[in-house]
Amino acid sequence: MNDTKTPKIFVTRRLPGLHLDRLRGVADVTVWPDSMPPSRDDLLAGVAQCDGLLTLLSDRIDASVMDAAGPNLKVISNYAVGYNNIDVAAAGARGIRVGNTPDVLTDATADLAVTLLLAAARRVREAANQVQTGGWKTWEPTGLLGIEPAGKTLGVIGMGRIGKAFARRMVGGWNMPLLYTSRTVQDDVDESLGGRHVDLDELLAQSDFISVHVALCDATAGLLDADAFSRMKDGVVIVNTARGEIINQDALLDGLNSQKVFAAGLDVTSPEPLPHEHPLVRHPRTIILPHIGSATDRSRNAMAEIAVDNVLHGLRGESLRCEVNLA
Ligand SMILES: NC(=O)c1ccc[n+]([C@@H]2O[C@H](COP(=O)([O-])OP(=O)(O)OC[C@H]3O[C@@H](n4cnc5c(N)ncnc54)[C@H](O)[C@@H]3O)[C@@H](O)[C@H]2O)c1
Ligand SMILES: O=C(O)[C@H](O)CO
Repeated sequence: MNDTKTPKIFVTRRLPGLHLDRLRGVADVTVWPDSMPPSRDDLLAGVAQCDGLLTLLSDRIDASVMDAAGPNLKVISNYAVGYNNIDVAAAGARGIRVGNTPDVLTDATADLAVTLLLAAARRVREAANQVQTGGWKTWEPTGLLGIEPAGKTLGVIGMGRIGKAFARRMVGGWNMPLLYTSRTVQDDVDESLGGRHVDLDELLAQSDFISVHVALCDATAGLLDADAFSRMKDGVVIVNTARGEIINQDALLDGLNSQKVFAAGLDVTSPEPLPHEHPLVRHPRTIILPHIGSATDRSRNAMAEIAVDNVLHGLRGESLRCEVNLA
């Protein structure tokens, strides 16, 4: 920060902890005060003449936002590990560094994927609804029968940090044979978890449980479409904690209605929030959460620490603590 001018930072939401105070020490910081995201106009106005932005996954940060910020913009720090909301190519072309918050939310998100898998397989939502609505009449030998994961085949799409943490939990806890897709073979997964790197076709055809952990990008948007569902085993359980756009939701709904899909547990949807009258929300065999994968005190605080460090590094013209594009 050799510039004599005090740098200007726009933060699109209040963050947990005191980390933003470290920014206030060196910059003129504006924090969007509402719990709802800034409108597009408010975002464009808020970023004007900024040196740094600290953004959320619900903020679309494209070339027009970068241009509205102007030539001083050096760093965009996303308060998330996923950065599909940011046009990284446009940032790179402008010499703007982009940061994210990996690792510190891996355990929390993997835990939630396990929670969703078990809740979907054991029809927890239907069962709890029955109690809440007075539908519970008696103990029934054939009531609310679910599926046990032990020994069934697990298919993990995207063997990155969270995919691995999830696979470790499921293979360790439920002794599930593991298939996975990934851009590269993961030797540690093959060796320690007995995983097998397969193509998507084989994973779809062989898996009893499929969990999505791949990043959202052009290549993965709509990856699980109607054709993919038609190639799955009957009675498959689907879990998604990555991004809603990776699953074609009409195809998932058709799969649930035809009982091709036994149940689905989703932490992410498209759009977010998914309207509460949406047929997927209403379907008895879905359990849909409001994107809470990283929602633990520990994770969200650690994410704030990294996101603020990323801004500070970017303002100094240094590589970020966690950088997703190399400027
Ligand atoms: N539900 C939540 O609250 C929550 C929390 C954290 C992360 N997430 C999502 O989970 C995703 C994974 O997080 P992570 O920390 O494991 O990331 P990661 O980078 O470690 O893993 C992402 C995986 O996607 C693969 N991938 C990326 N681009 C690809 C492409 N074009 N084609 C095929 N594979 C591709 C990578 O090779 C990697 O295996 C994030 O991108 C984010 O969208 C959601
Ligand atoms: O990408 C992420 O980090 C999640 O979606 C929110 O923590």
